[in-house]
Amino acid sequence: MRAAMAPPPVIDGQQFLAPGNTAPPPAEVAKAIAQAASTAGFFQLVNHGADAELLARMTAAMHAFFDLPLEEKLKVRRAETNAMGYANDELTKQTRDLKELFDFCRVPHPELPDDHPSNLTIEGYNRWPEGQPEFRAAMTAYYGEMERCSFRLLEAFCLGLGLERTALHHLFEGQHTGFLRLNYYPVLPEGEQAKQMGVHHHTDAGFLTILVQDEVPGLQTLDSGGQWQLVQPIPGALTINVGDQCQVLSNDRFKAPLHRVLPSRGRKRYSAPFFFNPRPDADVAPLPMFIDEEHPPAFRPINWGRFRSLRFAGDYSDLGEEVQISHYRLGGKAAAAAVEDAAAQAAACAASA
Ligand SMILES: O=C(O)CCC(=O)C(=O)O
Ligand SMILES: [Fe+2]
Repeated sequence: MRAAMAPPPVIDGQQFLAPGNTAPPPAEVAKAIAQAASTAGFFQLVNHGADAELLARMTAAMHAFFDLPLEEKLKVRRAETNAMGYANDELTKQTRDLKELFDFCRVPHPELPDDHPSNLTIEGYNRWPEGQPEFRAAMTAYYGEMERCSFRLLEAFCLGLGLERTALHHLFEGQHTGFLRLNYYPVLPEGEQAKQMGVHHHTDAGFLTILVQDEVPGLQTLDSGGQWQLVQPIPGALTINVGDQCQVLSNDRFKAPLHRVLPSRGRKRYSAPFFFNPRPDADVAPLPMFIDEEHPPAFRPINWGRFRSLRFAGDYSDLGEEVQISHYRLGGKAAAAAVEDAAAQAAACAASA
């Protein structure tokens, strides 16, 4: 018999994300987060303390951006050589999504132009629509807030895993590759069959994701009983999920949940996930304290920069399989080497075409 599964838990954050609060995350909160991260992989944080004004400003600016004429949005369209900017043709698992998006990342040198070689990150460089200063200002301020909240959540995750609260900071500090994505799911035209998803099922590749979703339901996560559960929107809450790299570091103690977004019927839907990702040079591998006879290392080491570039190639190409952490799972069928070989072959074919 299948156990009855519950939707992801709601956790009272006790204001630990409030600006200026640098005290260790309360033990009770860290424990509740660890419990959620090791089961559903998703939780909703209420009473978190993150800056509500910045959140409201980001939301208004996001709506205004997607309301721009298509030709304006296409001027900042992302390209094969630059993952940042606008897209309305994303592929998740080689299936077209029914949505538009806008991505931007950390700028190493804000004093230099966005396309200056020093501002080229593994994600690419930022593109901003012309004549929309509020969009850029609101997004940049919100990004800073998400960056700060991510480091606080990292502390809570570490405490929940029984580590020192700053034990994993070195994988992110100074050069993390977190990026903010704005998602817009237009209403599915009347009478049109939903052959596709808003976003096809996937796990998030990085360490953790902080999602703001509006009041229109759509996000679902696969529970351990194999049922899709709605992640019910809660006004003001932050929806947080474990990413692949956290699963690898914790040697499967924390789980990156499969999730998807249903096509929007009747109402438009907006969401904004902040993907907190490691430094490009970070080698991510199961931590020694999570390895013992009963728990041998479940993954071979993953170089984040390499993993990310292979994954991005998959966003564009429908040749071959998108790289997943399962390819790095020890004892798994497909070894990372096989994926890397396939990528090299595809590149060689493209070069000789
Ligand atoms: O729109 C959502 O609620 C989630 C989107 C998502 O999973 C993603 O962009 O990775
Ligand atoms: Fe996602």
